[in-house]
Amino acid sequence: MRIDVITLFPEFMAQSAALGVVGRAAERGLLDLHGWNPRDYAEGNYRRVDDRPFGGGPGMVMLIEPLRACLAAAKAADPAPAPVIYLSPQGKPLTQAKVRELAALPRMILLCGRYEGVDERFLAAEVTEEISIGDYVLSGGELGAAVIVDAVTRLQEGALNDAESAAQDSFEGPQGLLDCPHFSQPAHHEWGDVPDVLRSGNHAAIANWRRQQSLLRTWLRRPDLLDESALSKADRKLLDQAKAEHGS
Ligand SMILES: Nc1nonc1C(=O)NC1CCNCC1
Repeated sequence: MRIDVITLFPEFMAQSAALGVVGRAAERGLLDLHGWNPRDYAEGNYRRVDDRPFGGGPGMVMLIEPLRACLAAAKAADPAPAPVIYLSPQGKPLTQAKVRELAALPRMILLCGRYEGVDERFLAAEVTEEISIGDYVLSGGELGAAVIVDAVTRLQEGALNDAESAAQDSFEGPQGLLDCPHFSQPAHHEWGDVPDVLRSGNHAAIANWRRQQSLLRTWLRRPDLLDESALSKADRKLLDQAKAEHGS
């Protein structure tokens, strides 16, 4: 998958994508990441990319023309069609379902704003959709872009080995449940013992326990993610049993 990132700090994107799963995926050719700096397309001695907002008020606004020329160059770099995604608190919240949708694309272009934001006329003319990584304000869209790059890349075929499988991650699967608890060595510790079922070697019982824990954890922590009416009969039985044991 090719991802082009329009940002005043291309080095940030390169560094954030050089490590771990994403770095390995890039080495394997599963991710083709390119940074584009609007300042390289700004004219005049000062190569301005921002200016004061009309109407007054604090901060600066990113100018149309440097972004327009920068985006045109990014688009021209590859014939594959690509949505232009603007990272912004005004965007739709990023979900795993959206990540899966983006991960299936051949290419996307991520636009990272700085300052107070981007001239609305550029957004209206060039942006396909806006995505938010959460209801808080960052100093730039680059962290949001890095989140999307990471979440999308790990879903590329071959990016994860079996031990890192995305299949059991939180939000995976039709119900989008939270992940179950995980344990490793030692089996016995002053802070508690590993649940016996996980050491039983009974894979069916282990899978059952993990599913039940995911259902219970989702019900307790993120009931907004759980549509109990859509649960299978088996899942409903597991959840009811877990609620009873939990004293609810
Ligand atoms: N939350 C966010 N999800 O994506 N981007 C977000 C963000 O806070 N962007 C900043 C907003 C203020 N101007 C600089 C960029």
